[in-house]
Amino acid sequence: MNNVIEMSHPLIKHKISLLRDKNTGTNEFRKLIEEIGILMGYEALRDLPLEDVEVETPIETCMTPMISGKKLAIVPILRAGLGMVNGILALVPSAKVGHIGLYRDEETHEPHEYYCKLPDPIDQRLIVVLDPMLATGGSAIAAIDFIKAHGGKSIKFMSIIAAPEGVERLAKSHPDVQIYCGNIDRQLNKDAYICPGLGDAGDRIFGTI
Ligand SMILES: O=P(O)(O)OC[C@H]1O[C@H](OP(=O)(O)OP(=O)(O)O)[C@H](O)[C@@H]1O
Ligand SMILES: O=c1cc[nH]c(=O)[nH]1
Ligand SMILES: [Mg+2]
Repeated sequence: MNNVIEMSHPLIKHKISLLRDKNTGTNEFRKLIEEIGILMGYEALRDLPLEDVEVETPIETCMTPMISGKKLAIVPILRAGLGMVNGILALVPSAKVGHIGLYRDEETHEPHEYYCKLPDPIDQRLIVVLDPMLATGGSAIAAIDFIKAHGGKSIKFMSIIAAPEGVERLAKSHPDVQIYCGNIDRQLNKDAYICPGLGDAGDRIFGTI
């Protein structure tokens, strides 16, 4: 699967281990999700296009590179994806933010959509879809199906913890989407939770356990 990149930076691995700890409280958990968002965003955005622009320094006028093209669109999958938004905005403050609301049915594990608002126009933007958890892959696939149906063409997906089953399914369903994972864990359990994982990311970010 050459559209999948697993992070290797020790700071990301360290912070993921802190997230996994069941004794990590809501406040610290939320801070860690945001910090990992920054670190992963730095990796995932390393191919942003540049163009030379003229800038006057105190010494002379020069041509110097700046990010080119239409503004980035960040699309968190609600709720848990919201935790990563500020991390990406710290890197690209001018990014537009769309939202896709999905929840997983507890029995079937199928995603159900309840909200969607994307920045317009979407077709010329690089779109970065955020969700800390990629489990069966159903939510990520549904979100990306939806973005493509609305004209999205250039899409990256970022998750902090992924299950091999979800990575494989997402990579096969959307081979054009670059997938960034903080860590690919061992497997899903019978309830479609990631093992060892970190539990329910949304509940831990928002303190709703
Ligand atoms: O890959 P999947 O099997 O689809 O599972 C992953 C989804 O499950 C979680 O959301 P959840 O339904 O718990 O909603 P929440 O973010 O509101 O807690 C998670 O944040 C993903 O969106
Ligand atoms: O392990 C999992 C699987 C889905 N959603 C979560 O928040 N955690
Ligand atoms: Mg949840």
